[in-house]
Amino acid sequence: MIKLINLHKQYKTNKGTVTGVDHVNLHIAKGEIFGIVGYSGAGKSSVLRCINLLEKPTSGKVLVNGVDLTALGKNGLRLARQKIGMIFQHFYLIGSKTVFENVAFALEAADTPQSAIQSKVTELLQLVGLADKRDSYPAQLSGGQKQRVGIARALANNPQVLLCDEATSALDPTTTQSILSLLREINRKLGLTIVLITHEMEVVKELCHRVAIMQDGKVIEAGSVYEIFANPVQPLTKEFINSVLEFKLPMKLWEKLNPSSKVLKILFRDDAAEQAIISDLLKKSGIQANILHGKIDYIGEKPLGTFIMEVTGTNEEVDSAIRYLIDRSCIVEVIEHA
Ligand SMILES: Nc1ncnc2c1ncn2[C@@H]1O[C@H](COP(=O)(O)OP(=O)(O)OP(=O)(O)O)[C@@H](O)[C@H]1O
Repeated sequence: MIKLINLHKQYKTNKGTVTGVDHVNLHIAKGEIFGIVGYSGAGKSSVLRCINLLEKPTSGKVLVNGVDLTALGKNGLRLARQKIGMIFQHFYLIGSKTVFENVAFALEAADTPQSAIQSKVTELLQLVGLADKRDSYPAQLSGGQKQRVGIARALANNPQVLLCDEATSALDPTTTQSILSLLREINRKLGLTIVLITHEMEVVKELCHRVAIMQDGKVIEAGSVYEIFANPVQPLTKEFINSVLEFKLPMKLWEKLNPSSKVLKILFRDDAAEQAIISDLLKKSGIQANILHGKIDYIGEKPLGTFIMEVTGTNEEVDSAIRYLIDRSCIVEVIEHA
């Protein structure tokens, strides 16, 4: 659905040239929810804004549904943009217009006949759960409700792609969950391709199918959300994953550990997360184990288990226990005693 080919964006400033996007290549499939993660200044907004050509790439191509947007003239681009909806962190609603009028505005801008506007806006407000707020003004709405108006407006012209620019960053955790559920529902119901940028890995874990991690304008790692969570490679990716999954053992617990023991952090992937691997290991290996922490996260409905275990035994026994776990697709890390 979306292909970014060697996308490069430089900004000219009075202090010189700044690179926003550095030769990025990404393919985003139809119907996919794709996340782009990175710290401030990594280039996420620049990439997102190049997808609908709000920013004109310095070089490279942007293909949406087979059409190279960089090759379109003004009118072609205007029509192509109607098929790419966008929502924003700060909503950008028109304060002097009602909820109904804000959504209708997008249809009027696309020359939709008045007769069709009534029913389309009603349908959209129902979809986003705001049928009872049609005559309210933005100032009378909560942040979550404002974002729902933003979503209805973005969907007005039946887009194939929805771009989300930090769409939940200004919302509290409960409202964030409700907006993420709405985006998930829209993706499923309408088959919409969604690209979202965020600095919150939790949002990616909750919603996305695939993710790209950006640093200094480059995509440094990309893949399925499950693979990235289960096996991050780049240090920055690990940092983002840890912000969601890491559990730090309390100091008090470290003090109680046997100094000659080893502490293992074990990641159980896929089916292994639901099997009795640890009890089998204890039966077979001769080590003694003390479970310090354990939990199973569900990422896109697939389980990812994390256990932290103190193990005591001879070096050979511990090594063979680690091999046993690795043979069963677990990822094992020996944590240094604190
Ligand atoms: N209009 C602009 N003029 C000059 N430099 C810009 C402009 N827009 C972005 N940049 C620069 O490009 C780089 C990438 O910025 P961008 O906003 O794309 O990053 P980001 O990851 O979205 O950050 P944030 O989360 O803070 O929005 C930064 O160094 C930024 O200063």
